[in-house]
Amino acid sequence: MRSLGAAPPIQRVMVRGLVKTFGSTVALRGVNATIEAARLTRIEGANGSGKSTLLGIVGTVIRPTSGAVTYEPFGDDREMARASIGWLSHESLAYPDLTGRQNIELAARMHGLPTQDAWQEAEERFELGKFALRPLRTCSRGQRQRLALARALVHHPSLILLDEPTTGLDAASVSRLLLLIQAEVDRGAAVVVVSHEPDLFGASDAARLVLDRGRIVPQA
Ligand SMILES: Nc1ncnc2c1ncn2[C@@H]1O[C@H](COP(=O)(O)OP(=O)(O)OP(=O)(O)O)[C@@H](O)[C@H]1O
Repeated sequence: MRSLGAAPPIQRVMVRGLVKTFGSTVALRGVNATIEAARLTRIEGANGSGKSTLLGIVGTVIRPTSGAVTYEPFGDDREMARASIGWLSHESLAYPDLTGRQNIELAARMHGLPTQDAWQEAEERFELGKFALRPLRTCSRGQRQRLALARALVHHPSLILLDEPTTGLDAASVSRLLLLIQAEVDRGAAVVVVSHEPDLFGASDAARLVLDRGRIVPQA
């Protein structure tokens, strides 16, 4: 089985009193939550309830207005945490003129990993076909999503944050994604998924964070 990355794995993420405002819009109004390793956590809620903002703050790409996120064992060291985070969002930071393979190799290089090995593993694991050898801008949405996932996991992150990961995927690719998420949870990763599809994970024992207008709704 693949191991977690070289850094010590993130064991737990503690979110305390998070507030985020964008001008006069209050996106998060004092969110407390705990995200555990070896577990799937789902973030649910209506459009505009703050899901992506919460994911972005946990992913260290958005700074909170107030409140704190701590990453055991790194504490509040966002740089250390960042190296252990795999991130998939609407605005995946990929280079459209590079091929999928080049994007994956670039991500591997940024994490100090051998590019050839990283590519081979990604090609096999995500069944990347010839489309991965074309410029990204010529790939379909689903193909780009598969490449973005492969890139997000290239460094075996211990905290995996997926914002609407099924976007553009066909049924076979969704099934593969669900198996992959389970495999990542089994190897000890904390996997957090924002999804609008309530039945996506069936009767799984995932933790649920339900947001309503920037607040967590207590679960029974
Ligand atoms: N960069 C930004 N600038 C201004 N307002 C923002 C910004 N990002 C988010 N918001 C606002 O913050 C609120 C929460 O947005 P967020 O994207 O977190 O919600 P969401 O639950 O992910 O929504 P959706 O389901 O539509 O993706 C919304 O009112 C949104 O308009």
